[in-house]
Amino acid sequence: MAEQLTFPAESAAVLEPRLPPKLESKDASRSRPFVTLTFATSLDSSLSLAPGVRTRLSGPGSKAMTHYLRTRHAAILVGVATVLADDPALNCRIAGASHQPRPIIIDANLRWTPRRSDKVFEVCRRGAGLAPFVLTGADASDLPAASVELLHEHGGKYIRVPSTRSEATGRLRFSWDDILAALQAENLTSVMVEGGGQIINSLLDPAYHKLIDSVIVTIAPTWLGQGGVVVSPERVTDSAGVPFPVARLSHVSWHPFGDDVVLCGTLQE
Ligand SMILES: NC(=O)c1ccc[n+]([C@@H]2O[C@H](COP(=O)([O-])OP(=O)(O)OC[C@H]3O[C@@H](n4cnc5c(N)ncnc54)[C@H](O)[C@@H]3O)[C@@H](O)[C@H]2O)c1
Ligand SMILES: Nc1nc(=O)c(N)c(NC[C@H](O)[C@H](O)[C@H](O)COP(=O)(O)O)[nH]1
Repeated sequence: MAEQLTFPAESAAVLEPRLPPKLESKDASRSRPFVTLTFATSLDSSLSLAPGVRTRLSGPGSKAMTHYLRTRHAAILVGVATVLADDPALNCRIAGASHQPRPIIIDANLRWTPRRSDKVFEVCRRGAGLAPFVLTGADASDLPAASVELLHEHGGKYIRVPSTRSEATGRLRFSWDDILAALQAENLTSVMVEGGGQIINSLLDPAYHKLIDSVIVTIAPTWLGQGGVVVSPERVTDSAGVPFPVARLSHVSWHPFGDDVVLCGTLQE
């Protein structure tokens, strides 16, 4: 039986000021999607026990909260390593959800080979989710025909995004301005960025703070230990080389959900 979650209307009302305009209210004035950064973390800032290991952090209440966020955003975005590690469904599993988010997979270097048995396609065939849009730096002529066809059959596709090659790794990278421009071009008016670590750390670069409209973090009362996938953005220093905090939330509120606490805030003044 497919998982069915419930999220109380009172909790939804508490979160409302943190969320994008309702999807049916077309706000034509925005030049980019509303961005919510959201993830579940341990007390030692870990998203998972190790790269490639799916790790349950959220209890039932905060998990339902995450799924409520999924139904309130046009799109849900994850990095390719999360797809390879988790085989995620990337759908909303709240009973009777009126909207499913469009999964966005950041796969600049084509690491993911989509397969018919992947959960994201399985839920799509059941009518319980949408097929992914895969953001890639590859040219159309380099895309594997079978992957293009599988995505197309389910209503998904590859979208080419401008990229630069990192000198350190030789891998293609996107800027968040370009990622969001690609979503805007698809009429995706809001996106929740769910992870994993590299995606979140790159979005927390001070250059991108102005792009983040809301931050919603589930904190679970557990330590995962060293070696996990950690949220800790690259350090920033002043002109004398002295480090200062990368980011601090303002307009903060804390909401208990079972054993977990959900921290809401904003990076904008
Ligand atoms: N607790 C949570 O809320 C949560 C959420 C998501 C994922 N996870 C966990 O996180 C782990 C995966 O995290 P991770 O850090 O290893 O990988 P990730 O999911 O962040 O994906 C990393 C990859 O994304 C791509 N990428 C990232 N930033 C990019 C950019 N700016 N431009 C182009 N490509 C970019 C690169 O290919 C990179 O290798 C998994 O174990 C997963 O279970 C946990
Ligand atoms: N809120 C939350 N609590 C957790 O305990 C946990 N492990 C995640 N993790 C999110 C995550 O690792 C990816 O976003 C999944 O890949 C999504 O998978 P599903 O779509 O739910 O199948 N998120």
